[in-house]
Amino acid sequence: MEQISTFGASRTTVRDLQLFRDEADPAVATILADCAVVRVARGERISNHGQARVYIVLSGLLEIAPEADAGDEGSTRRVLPGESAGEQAVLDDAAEQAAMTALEDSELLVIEAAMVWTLIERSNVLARNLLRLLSFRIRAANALLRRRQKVGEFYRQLSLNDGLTGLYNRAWLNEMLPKLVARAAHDGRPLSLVMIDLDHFKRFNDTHGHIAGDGALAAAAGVLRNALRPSDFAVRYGGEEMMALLPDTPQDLAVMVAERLCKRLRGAVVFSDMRLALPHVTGSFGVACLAPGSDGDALMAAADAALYRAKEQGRNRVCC
Ligand SMILES: Nc1nc2c(ncn2[C@@H]2O[C@H](COP(=O)(O)OP(=O)(O)OP(=O)(O)O)[C@@H](O)[C@H]2O)c(=O)[nH]1
Repeated sequence: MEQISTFGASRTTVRDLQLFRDEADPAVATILADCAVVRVARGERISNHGQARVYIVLSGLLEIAPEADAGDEGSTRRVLPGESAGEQAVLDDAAEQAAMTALEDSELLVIEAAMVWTLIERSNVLARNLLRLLSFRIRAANALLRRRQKVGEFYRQLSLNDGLTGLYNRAWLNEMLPKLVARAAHDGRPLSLVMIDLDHFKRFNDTHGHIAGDGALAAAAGVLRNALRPSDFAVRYGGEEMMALLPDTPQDLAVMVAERLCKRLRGAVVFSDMRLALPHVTGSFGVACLAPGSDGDALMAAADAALYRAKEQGRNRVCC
């Protein structure tokens, strides 16, 4: 980066500079006239040697990339002729963290921090343009942040759902079961759990193939989704193991819900568009209700024991 002239000797006028748009005061041009104009070669990194400065591109193109170790994950910005960089560092007197590189052979007007303040005191137009610019950048940064939060939330949701059935998955269960248990205990409200295991599912897979098996799982998940209240939760927590978590539901009511699920599963059509209809799948259901003072593991163990009894007693039924 070498000084080639001053702004007074360059062909660019004050009105060509975005920061000075609408500036009519000739005194501002006089102040700027002594500021250095430097040349930077394509690919050259612009070093400010720890000094806060405003750079205005007179010709060429700059790229500003946030430094990796600055904790700033903002996106890369390009600075075109007439546009500026480095204002914020001058205003808050902080060393510029962003890395500036010339994408083309460029000429830059350099305004040292002290001179920027002199100009701000002289020119209301500059002060207004600076405020506008910073407000625009804050809005853009906020919009970027909101977009990132949305994307983050999207992926979080994705990581808590099972891809095949769309039900919540085991990660969701691990996170939410303790919370549901704590809330039930705190409110003194019942919390019931229905554990569901499809019957002879290995045989179903072996006979009709894995893809038909996947269809049966999706059909069973559909039964759960359609039969439960919006306040209930349906989870696929293992291969062909699902569960329904029923807040505010005592055991006798949970048994009725499980009976309804068992009946609907029996009647669910796995593949409606196949000429040779596949046999319906059935499931075994174990129901348990949170005992006073116990935890999620104990609730799961009780429902699992009830499910085992349902299998023992011939499957396609509900036990508690
Ligand atoms: N198609 C399909 N099958 C799965 C999936 N996850 C687990 N399975 C199958 O589910 C079957 C479970 O078999 P088992 O645990 O032996 O139980 P079962 O045959 O249902 O017998 P019971 O539970 O005693 O009635 C296995 O064959 C697994 O391969 C899946 O995502 N898709």
